[in-house]
Amino acid sequence: MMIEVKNLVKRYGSLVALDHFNLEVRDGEIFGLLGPNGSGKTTAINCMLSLLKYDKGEVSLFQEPMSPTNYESKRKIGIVPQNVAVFNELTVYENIDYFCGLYIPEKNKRRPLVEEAIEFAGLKEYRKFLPKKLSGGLIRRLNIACGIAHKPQLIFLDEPTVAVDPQSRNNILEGIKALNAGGATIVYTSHYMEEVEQLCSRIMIMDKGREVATGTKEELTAMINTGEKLTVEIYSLPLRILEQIRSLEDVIKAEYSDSHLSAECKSGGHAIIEVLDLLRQNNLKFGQIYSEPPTLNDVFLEITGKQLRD
Ligand SMILES: Nc1ncnc2c1ncn2[C@@H]1O[C@H](COP(=O)(O)OP(=O)(O)OP(=O)(O)O)[C@@H](O)[C@H]1O
Repeated sequence: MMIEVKNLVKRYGSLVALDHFNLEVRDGEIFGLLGPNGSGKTTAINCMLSLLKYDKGEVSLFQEPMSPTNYESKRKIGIVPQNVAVFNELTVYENIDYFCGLYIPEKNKRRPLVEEAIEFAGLKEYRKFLPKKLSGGLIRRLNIACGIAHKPQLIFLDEPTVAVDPQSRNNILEGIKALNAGGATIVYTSHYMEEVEQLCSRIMIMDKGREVATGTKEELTAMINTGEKLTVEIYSLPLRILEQIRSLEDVIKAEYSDSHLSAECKSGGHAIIEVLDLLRQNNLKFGQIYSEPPTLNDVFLEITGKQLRD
């Protein structure tokens, strides 16, 4: 196991930011921590890295207890913090060289690594730029390059795509996949459900400093009653038929508006066939049919009663 966290408790005064938090991350995975703002993601990462003192619990990284003085483990870790941490008076090259130098003192060993990080983050044309000349997306990419230049085996990325343009976002997500393909284990926090779904092999949904559920996307969506969402384009739907649809065994909820019937279906049922059969039996003509699988937001909503998004 790359990371093992047991019963972590972290309080800020009377606020319990981590409430007996447990986590296991396996070697080689891209693990996503997904939760709304304030759910404890950053606190969890900072405790795992011994950057924050915690009140209770155990953290082991690389199968060894983690502590503020475990420099051997620290050398194998890369951190991309949520708040951009670069020096305004240093150029792109100098910034990456500085952070890489915290792990690799020999300048000649560093040079090819810094070059590789610049290439990797798509910052070649900007190597001599000061951060203030870079767009928000490019600064984020610089922040990442600073965190990964020393080729860490375990990389923590805390919301690396907040407020970046779509091009940089894609660059960042593709870059993370490439780091993982190169052998690094990744812990990725985000409150963007789609990103986590797209990127992560396993996901923990967090709320209020606790684990809500953990698994692959498929395992998580299979934990809830909500199945797919069905939408049928239909120009007229008598209320009587809508009521019959609502009372179908595999339909949880159904609404009709703007010439569209939307139905939430139970997972594992046959709602689509039942709904379409009913429409046909009543000679109701319909157009396009869409079916969307449940999302991680549906998982969060069903378990906590709240939307993942604020
Ligand atoms: N230094 C601090 N002092 C007091 N309370 C804090 C401190 N840092 C975080 N908190 C509180 O702890 C809780 C968890 O915060 P944390 O930043 O870990 O959440 P998060 O999931 O990372 O959210 P975000 O995405 O907004 O950073 C929140 O209620 C937050 O207000």
